Amino acid sequence: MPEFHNVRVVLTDIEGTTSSISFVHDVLFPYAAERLPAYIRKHASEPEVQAQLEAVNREAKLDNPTLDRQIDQLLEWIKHDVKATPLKALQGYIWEAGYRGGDYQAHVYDDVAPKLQAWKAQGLKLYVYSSGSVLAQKLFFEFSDAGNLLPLFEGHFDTTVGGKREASSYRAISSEIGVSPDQILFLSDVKEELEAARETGLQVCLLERPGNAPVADIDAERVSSFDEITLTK
Ligand SMILES: CSCCC(=O)C(=O)COP(=O)(O)O
Ligand SMILES: [Mg+2]
Repeated sequence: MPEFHNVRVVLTDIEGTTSSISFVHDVLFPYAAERLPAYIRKHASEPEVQAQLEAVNREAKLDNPTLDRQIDQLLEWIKHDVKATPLKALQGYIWEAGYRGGDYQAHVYDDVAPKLQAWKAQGLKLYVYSSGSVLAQKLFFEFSDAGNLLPLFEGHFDTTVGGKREASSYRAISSEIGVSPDQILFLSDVKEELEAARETGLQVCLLERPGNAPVADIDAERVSSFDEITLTK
């Protein structure tokens, strides 16, 4: 059972860490893909949506963009699970109706809520860092199948701070939170994310949940449940 010392902040990933990859891929992504064309056509002139469509043009280098071309690009990104920031923002807007209308609740593994509550009661600060937009993260934890977990978190980071495989993102997060990197424990299912975090000096732990891609060679602690993680002074 891995022990981590002098941790003041737990920074957690979502998909493959607190929650199953299948919920995201089999429920959320199809929901967004089905509704995205009509959503974009209806809301394209609204400033937040317009800003995201301009970001799509930049990121995909679309020279003469049309709504059809932008929609095709977004659907292509969903199909290939590209963590493009404008797609993630638009998905958040679309998922909101699904959560609020009761179409689904976000999956959270059984060990997650009790452990997060215990860590918070111990005085730890809890943050999320996910490729999902901050809005999508907040909806995810507010409408989870373990109840409203949103009040547990002090804050949220998405890819507007930088990509999850870049060491500079973890430096930015550490400085924004205001604790030194070695006092942050980052939990994720992705080797490259953990390596980037460790390069910055964070403590890291790999989650091996059912359905996650196996990680063969990583020099890091690995657990299959938050219950296996011990934090000591
Ligand atoms: C929290 S929104 C749904 C998840 C999502 O869109 C995503 O890309 C998750 O990526 P993660 O960084 O949490 O593995
Ligand atoms: Mg993940």
